[in-house]
Amino acid sequence: MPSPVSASDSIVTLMDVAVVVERVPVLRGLTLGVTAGESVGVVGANGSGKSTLLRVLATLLAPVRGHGRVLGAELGTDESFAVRPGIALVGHVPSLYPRLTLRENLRFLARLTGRREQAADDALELVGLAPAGDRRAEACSQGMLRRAELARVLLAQPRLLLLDEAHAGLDDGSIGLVEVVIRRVSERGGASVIVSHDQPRLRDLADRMVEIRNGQAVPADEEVPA
Ligand SMILES: Nc1ncnc2c1ncn2[C@@H]1O[C@H](COP(=O)(O)OP(=O)(O)OP(=O)(O)O)[C@@H](O)[C@H]1O
Repeated sequence: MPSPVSASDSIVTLMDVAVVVERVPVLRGLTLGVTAGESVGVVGANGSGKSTLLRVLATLLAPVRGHGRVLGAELGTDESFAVRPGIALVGHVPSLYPRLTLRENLRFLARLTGRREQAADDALELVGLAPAGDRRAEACSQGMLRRAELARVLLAQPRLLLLDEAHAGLDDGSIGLVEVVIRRVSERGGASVIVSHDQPRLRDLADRMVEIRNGQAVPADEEVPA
């Protein structure tokens, strides 16, 4: 039997949220709750609004209707600034400084977040990038950059992890890293929202699945065609 959920377990609460991008309504009355320890997989057709949802959860895009809270902060208010350090968005755009090496990037982040440099080196090691630590980010392959982003998440220890195209650019040997990172976030009382077009893998990773359809989130109990 699931344990009772208290208000403090709530990581995300979106109620009837509408979002407009460049004057086009993308999310139209979307309701979604995510609690501590959960990982939620998000599927939907191209252009349905999956990345838009992640940007809302990252507090980068405010709803025009409805209301929502992320890590306790009400969306669309200044409260968002305070919770952003607890949110990690791994999206289409790499967040690393191109001219810095992978190790310099990670160590810089460690310093910013009050962690020891050793924690940065450990994170690089865990994602298998220690041998490439002296390589500039701009000289890394897409898959390496993706692994470096996962190292960044391990280092940042977010309470809310947002993974867009979770499996993009990762070879079979690296896919397991995504699971490791998600598990770490859950174990620390956080939660993950994961977008992927690789539905079978996503179903293995996620505790439950939702589909974005007509701008709303509906349970995705059965596989939907890509
Ligand atoms: N910067 C933008 N300017 C104009 N329209 C945008 C912009 N970003 C997103 N959109 C539109 O918003 C809608 C939702 O886009 P979004 O990227 O959230 O979809 P998605 O479900 O993630 O798609 P995909 O599966 O193709 O990655 C699409 O119709 C897209 O064209």
